[in-house]
Amino acid sequence: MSPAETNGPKRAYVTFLAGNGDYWKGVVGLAKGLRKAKSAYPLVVAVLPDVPEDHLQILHSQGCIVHAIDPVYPPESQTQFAMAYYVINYSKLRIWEFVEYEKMIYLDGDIQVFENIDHLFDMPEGNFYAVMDCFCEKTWSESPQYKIGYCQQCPEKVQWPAELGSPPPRYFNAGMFVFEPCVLTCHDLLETLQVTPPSLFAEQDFLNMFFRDVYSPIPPIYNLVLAMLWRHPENVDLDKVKVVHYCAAGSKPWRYTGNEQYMEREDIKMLVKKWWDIYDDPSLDYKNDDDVDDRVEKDDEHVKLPPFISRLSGTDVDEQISAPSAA
Ligand SMILES: O=c1ccn([C@@H]2O[C@H](COP(=O)(O)OP(=O)(O)O)[C@@H](O)[C@H]2O)c(=O)[nH]1
Ligand SMILES: OC[C@H]1O[C@H](O[C@@H]2[C@@H](O)[C@H](O)[C@@H](O)[C@H](O)[C@@H]2O)[C@H](O)[C@@H](O)[C@H]1O
Ligand SMILES: [Mn+2]
Repeated sequence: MSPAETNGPKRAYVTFLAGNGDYWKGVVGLAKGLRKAKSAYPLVVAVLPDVPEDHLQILHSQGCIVHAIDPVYPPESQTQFAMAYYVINYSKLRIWEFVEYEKMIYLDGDIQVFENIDHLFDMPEGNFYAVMDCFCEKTWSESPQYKIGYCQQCPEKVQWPAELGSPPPRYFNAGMFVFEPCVLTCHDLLETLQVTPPSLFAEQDFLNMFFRDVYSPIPPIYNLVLAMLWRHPENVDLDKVKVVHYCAAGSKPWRYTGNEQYMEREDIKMLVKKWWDIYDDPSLDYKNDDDVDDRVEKDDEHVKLPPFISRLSGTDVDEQISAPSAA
C-alpha cells in the first residue's frame, strides 16, 4: 500500500489551471512527471470556471483530481502588475480551502518534478516552505531592488543602502511551496487581501507578506527559477536540481521557440527537451482500471463537480462565475 492509500494523513500535490489557453499541457506534463518520479501522492488541480470541458477531460484521463474553484480578485487599484495576467494568480489562494488534505505541495503548471520530492511532506508543521526568488530579471525592473541592483541571491554584491531602511525580508518564489490547508487561514488570507493594495508580483507579493514570520527557505534544487542559470550560476548545481520552474520569458516548453533572450542556451534546450520527453512518453500516461470518475471527489461539500460534469447534468451555465481573463 502506498502512503497515499493508507489511512494516514492525506497529502497531495496541487496545481492551478485558468483559462482556455495551453497551460493544460503544463499540468499534463506535471502529472506525468510526478508519475515518473514515483510520487506516492495524487495531483489535485484547482480549476477556474473558464477552463473548457475538453481540457478538464484530458486532466481526468491523466488521473488528476479536479476541484472547481471560484475566482479570487484583489481590491480595485491602479497598480500595474509586472505581467498583466498575474491578476488571475490570486485565485491560487483557494487551495487553502482543500482541508481534506493535511498537507499539500503547490506547484505551478509550468513546473516539472524530475526527481521524487515526497520527503518534503515530512518537514515540521507550522512553517511555510518555499525557495528564494531572484530579483535580476526585467520583470523586476519597477522594483526598488532591481533599480539599485540588489538581489537576495548575492546580498554581498550590492549592499542594501541604509537610507532605504533594513534590507527586504527573504522573499520566496510562489511557484512552489509546502503548506497546510486550513479554513481559518483561508478566511484570513481572503479578508487580508481585500485590505492589501496590490503590487507588482500580485499574489506572490501578498503571500510573502502574509507568511513572512513563518517562511522557511528550502534549497533551490526544489524550484529552479530558470533565470538563476544566468544570473547566479554559482548558486546552481544542475545535476542536483529536482524541480525545474519554466518561468523565464520564452521558456514554457509547450510554447518554446528559442527566440527569446537566453533561450538558445544549451542548458535551456536540454531542460526543455527533458520536459518534452516526459510529456510525449505514452508509458507515463495514467492507466486506470476502474472508472476515471473515481478520481473526482463527489461527496465533499466544498468539492463541486467540475463544470463539464455539472453542465452535462444541466446545471445552468450562468451559475458559473465569470473568471478574470487568463494569459
Ligand atoms: O493563463 C494562465 C496563466 C497562469 N496559469 C496558472 O498560474 C500559474 C502561474 O502563472 P505562470 O507560471 O505563468 O507565472 P510565472 O511563474 O511564469 O511568473 C501557472 O503556472 C498556471 O498554473 C494558468 O493556468 N493559465
Ligand atoms: O503572479 C506572480 C507570479 O510570480 C512568480 O513568477 C515570477 C517570478 O518568479 C520572478 O522572479 C520571475 O522573474 C518572473 O519571470 C516570474 O514570472 C511565480 O513564479 C508565479 O507563480 C506567480 O506567483
Ligand atoms: Mn510559473
